[in-house]
Amino acid sequence: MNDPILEAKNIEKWYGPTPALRDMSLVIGRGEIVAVTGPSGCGKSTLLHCLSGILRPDQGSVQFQQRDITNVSEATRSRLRRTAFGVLFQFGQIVPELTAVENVTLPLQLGGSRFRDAAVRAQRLLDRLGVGDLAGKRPGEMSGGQQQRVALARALVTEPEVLFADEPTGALDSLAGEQVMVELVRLAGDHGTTVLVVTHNVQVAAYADREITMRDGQLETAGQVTVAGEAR
Ligand SMILES: Nc1ncnc2c1ncn2[C@@H]1O[C@H](COP(=O)(O)OP(=O)(O)OP(=O)(O)O)[C@@H](O)[C@H]1O
Repeated sequence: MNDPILEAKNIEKWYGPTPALRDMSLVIGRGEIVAVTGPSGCGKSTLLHCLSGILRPDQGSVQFQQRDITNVSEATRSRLRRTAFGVLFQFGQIVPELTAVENVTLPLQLGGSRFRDAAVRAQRLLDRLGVGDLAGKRPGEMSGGQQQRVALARALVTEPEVLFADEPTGALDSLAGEQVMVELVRLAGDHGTTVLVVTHNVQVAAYADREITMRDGQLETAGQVTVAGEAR
């Protein structure tokens, strides 16, 4: 495996009396594309939220680039999420009142970029994703697949180290979903971005270098580790 970029060590997460993660350990190599699969309720989203610093595990630790991110301040975690991590969800994350280009510039502007500079980068990425001509349109004027490409552009515009994707094609038909995955894998490969994708969909999991299956808050299998890039 390439050098580890993310590591969960014996993490546990409970929601009241319900265990969502139980003594879960996992290492993800830099540049790997890892799919997390398993039945509904097995803890996939909770794992993604703990690894991305959205949730703090009740026990155990998460390391990003060999640095503990579990016991750091909320401000540090939130800066990390803004600069080093990108997130892509099933739907609903792009702002309906804003145009595509405005949506994509948001993370850059939060990081202090001027709109004009951010818009140049956003437009370039929208062009690469085949939706450059929709830059001035609002989400309501786009198909689901086009909206998800805009969301993907927004997740990647800061060139994050890790992209966390939770059912990124779950709201799309299979053709549109496949197109989004092709673009996601292509852009991640170009930038060496590590990807963790939670999915129920075997076709989506097939894009990964490695598939991890969970059951009852624990790892069921951890598939063969491949050197990033070889399996794509
Ligand atoms: N906010 C919450 N409050 C209470 N229980 C929760 C909460 N979020 C998740 N759970 C419970 O924790 C367990 C793991 O949930 P999680 O959403 O991580 O699973 P999942 O594998 O992602 O499920 P799905 O595939 O259905 O999205 C489940 O039993 C779920 O009901």
